[in-house]
Amino acid sequence: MTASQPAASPLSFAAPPPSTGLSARFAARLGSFSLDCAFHLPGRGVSALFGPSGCGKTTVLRCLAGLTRLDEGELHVNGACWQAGRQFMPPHQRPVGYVFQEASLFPHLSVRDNLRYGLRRARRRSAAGSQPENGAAIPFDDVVGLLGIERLFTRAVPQLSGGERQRVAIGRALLSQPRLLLMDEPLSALDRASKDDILPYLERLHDALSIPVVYVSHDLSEVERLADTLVLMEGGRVLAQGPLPAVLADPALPLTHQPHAATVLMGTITGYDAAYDLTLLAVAGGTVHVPGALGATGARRRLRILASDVSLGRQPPLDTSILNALPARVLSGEPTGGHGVTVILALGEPATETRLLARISRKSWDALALRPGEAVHARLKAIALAPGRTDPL
Ligand SMILES: Nc1ncnc2c1ncn2[C@@H]1O[C@H](COP(=O)(O)OP(=O)(O)OP(=O)(O)O)[C@@H](O)[C@H]1O
Repeated sequence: MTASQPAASPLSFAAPPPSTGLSARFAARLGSFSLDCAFHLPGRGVSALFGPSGCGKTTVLRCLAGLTRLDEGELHVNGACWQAGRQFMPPHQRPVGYVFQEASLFPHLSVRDNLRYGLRRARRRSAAGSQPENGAAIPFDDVVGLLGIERLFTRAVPQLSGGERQRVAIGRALLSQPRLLLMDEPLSALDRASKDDILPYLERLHDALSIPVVYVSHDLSEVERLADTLVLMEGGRVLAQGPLPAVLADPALPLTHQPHAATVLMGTITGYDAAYDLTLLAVAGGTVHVPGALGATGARRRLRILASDVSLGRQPPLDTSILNALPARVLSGEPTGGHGVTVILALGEPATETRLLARISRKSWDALALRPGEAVHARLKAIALAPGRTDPL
């Protein structure tokens, strides 16, 4: 599946919006900035809005929350109309949880009372009739357990680390029983260590939540770890949108040409080699070995493979220390400028093929005389296989 280009304006959906997922169109001139974007996101899972600073990500998020009202806007969430023409659901009626860059907790309240505030917000919305009482309940204990915040209950907000604060802010947002969770660079104010602490919690949340999450970031490694769907923005426009692996490996898009271009591969655990502490994962085109015990047979895992960690050969590798090699087909070779070529490869059967990126030198491309359609063997350095989160079933 390739990333799809957005349909052009005018600002009305050509067909009725689907009853699941989120369909949005927003357009406006804001000072010298012009926004004109449209996208459709699935009804669950994490969708990342990704793009350079100033491309309009936060503006779009504010439009989704109703905090910014553009005259030319249309928004449908799981079949409910939040904005169309003159119709506009005000922000306090929208069942939206919003997590900002800096956790906006009440400093005079304990962690427990900050969380209770989230519950009260849900009750208020329910009493006002803007949300059914039993709608998409996310139980208190589940939220607390998923985010590991029970031991923080009695702490005052100033006694929390940045990562703990952000976990509580996410918990509070979830307890307001949102139908849509918006996260605006929730990790950007944290140092590397705090980011690494909080990412596993976000991964667990992702698997447990049955609501759409829109996640704004300009850190691609974060997006590669968490997102299922990618909306790539530039200059107020949507450049592409689609499943993350397809957008990452689309040679028409800038991500493929970055120095740290990477592929996300989904794998299913098929076994564990205890003698060498290696997990075996079935991926498109074969089986790979990944260090460590990564879970039970049948569990899904996400692997991130840097293009620069993939080398190519015409023959199956012999006499090499590289454990992982997969048969692949060359789709194209894209000059990256300088000495490099990014090779777009297909793994697996044509009907279910997955793409893999390899970054090789121009000299190697010529020496191997690679052409589209030809068979090669892609060698993956085991160290480059970075297990991420479990995938939703
Ligand atoms: N109300 C407004 N009036 C004028 N300009 C605005 C308004 N709101 C946003 N902008 C401009 O729109 C552009 C996009 O801003 P936005 O914050 O949405 O970008 P962003 O992609 O989230 O950036 P960053 O990653 O740096 O947070 C910026 O140039 C900003 O100055």
